[in-house]
Amino acid sequence: MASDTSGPGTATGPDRLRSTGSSVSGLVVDAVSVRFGDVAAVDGVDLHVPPGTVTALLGPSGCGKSTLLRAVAGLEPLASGSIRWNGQDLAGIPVHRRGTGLLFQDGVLFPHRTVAGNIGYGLARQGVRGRAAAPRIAELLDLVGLPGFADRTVQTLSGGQAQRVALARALAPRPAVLLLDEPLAALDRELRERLAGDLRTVLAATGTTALFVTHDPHEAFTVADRLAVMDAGRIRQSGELQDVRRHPVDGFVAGFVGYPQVVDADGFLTATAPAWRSVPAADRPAAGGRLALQIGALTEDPAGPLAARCLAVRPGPDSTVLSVELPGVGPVLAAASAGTAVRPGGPVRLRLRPDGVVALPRD
Ligand SMILES: Nc1ncnc2c1ncn2[C@@H]1O[C@H](COP(=O)(O)OP(=O)(O)OP(=O)(O)O)[C@@H](O)[C@H]1O
Repeated sequence: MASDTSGPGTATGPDRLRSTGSSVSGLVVDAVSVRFGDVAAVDGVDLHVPPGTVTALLGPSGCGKSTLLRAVAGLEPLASGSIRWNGQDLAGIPVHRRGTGLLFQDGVLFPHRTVAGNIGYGLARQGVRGRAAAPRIAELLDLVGLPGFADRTVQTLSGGQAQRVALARALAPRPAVLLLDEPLAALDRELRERLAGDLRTVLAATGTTALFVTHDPHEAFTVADRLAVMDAGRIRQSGELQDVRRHPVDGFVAGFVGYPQVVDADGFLTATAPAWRSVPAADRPAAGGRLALQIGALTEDPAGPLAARCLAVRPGPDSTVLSVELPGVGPVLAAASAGTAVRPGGPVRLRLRPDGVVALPRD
């Protein structure tokens, strides 16, 4: 059963959607399944994207993210369930009348049109053409950071510029919901990070309701307000980004929100007891379950109270990841500064960052 960790009163949990019926505003995916033969690519998914918010659909390759997005767009038939926008069931409404905008990994611009011709495409379908479309096209070019590009041919654009034009084209008709399927995946890392920030700014400035498919947690945290973590056709957990981050329901979700290591609570709390002394008892995780740790939960500190042995050193440009043997726990990953003097086989002293540890609910 998927879990929604939104706070009380937000009325966004899948269960509450059922009980409040069809009056919920925004996009509501209700018990949706999509099958390819015997395979349920999407398996009983409940999801709510409130108006004006961006939800990142995050999960590993093949978990069904794109299929769910395509179902919302009307490109895949539902085996069961329903999809509603502001209470209206979208069943039977064809793709071009759903009010959804689409942006894919490769925006595929029309090669024979100029930049303005591409952005104006959706406007022309709404009857806005020529001079009437020019102010909106100029506004969108400003928004995506390409003022003055209206008359450029698309062959002269870089990959990042082409994706900005594709975004402007998708936003031009003011879609009710913008569906983005890994829109930054084809770009190199630096450009991807910059465009993710710009995408966030553009979506917020336009108050766009969006569902954003990605397998990259950093991108999800940069772009979205809400998160739905998907695995094998199901939503494991959905809710406000920071709620999911602080309260992952299991190790799988924890791994996607920055806590890649799961350890036994009793062993870890005993082994790290000296480091918890300054933490009020009420803020310590309870014994008897499992804990998920960030890589920075244990940090190299020559005066740290925890003695460990370094197993391996993985240098990086900003920091170094150490694999350490923590007595009573086993191998865990810890953070050290770039250029640390710690070597494999040598001793290392660690300090604990309690905010890098979260307790997982018991099964
Ligand atoms: N047209 C199709 N016919 C048959 N199987 C399909 C079809 N489209 C998708 N699938 C299968 O459905 C499952 C979900 O695929 P989907 O593309 O939705 O995953 P995804 O999470 O978007 O993956 P990725 O991140 O790699 O794009 C996979 O097992 C895939 O092989």
